[in-house]
Amino acid sequence: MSSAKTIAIGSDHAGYEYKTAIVNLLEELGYAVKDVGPFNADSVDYPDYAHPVATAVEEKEASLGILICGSANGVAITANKHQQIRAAIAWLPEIAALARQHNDANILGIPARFISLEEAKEIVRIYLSTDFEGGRHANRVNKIACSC
Ligand SMILES: O=C(CO)[C@H](O)[C@H](O)[C@H](O)COP(=O)(O)O
Repeated sequence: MSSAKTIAIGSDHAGYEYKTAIVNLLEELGYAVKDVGPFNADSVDYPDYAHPVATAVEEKEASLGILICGSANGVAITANKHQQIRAAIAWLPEIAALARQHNDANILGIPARFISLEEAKEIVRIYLSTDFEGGRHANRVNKIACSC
């Protein structure tokens, strides 16, 4: 299976219901999906799912990742520990578009407790259909990585 159209996805219990719906949306849109879990709504720890999604993107098993928790803060903080990951939280379609256009964000964080499922699905559609603009933004993105 090509990784070019594979999306890695994970959540915690707060994002589980949205993850299930977004997996269905991704499949309807023709993407292959690497779902790292969880697979029920029991309480879990978001790093246990955010790290595998970040690793799948870093190792190019997936071209992009989606992580969902209550606020998206926990999954984004975790994913951004990975050197090659730029995880951005989006609560509006415009923020999702900018995350791709300006930041080349390779993981989208969705705050399930603060937006509706329909809003989340629209954010996913926009995120996946928007390209990085490069140019001046490439210079800035290249300066994000540090050895500090
Ligand atoms: O990571 C988070 C906060 O930074 C997420 O919002 C979690 O989903 C949240 O912390 C889960 O909280 P809960 O009270 O254990 O449901």
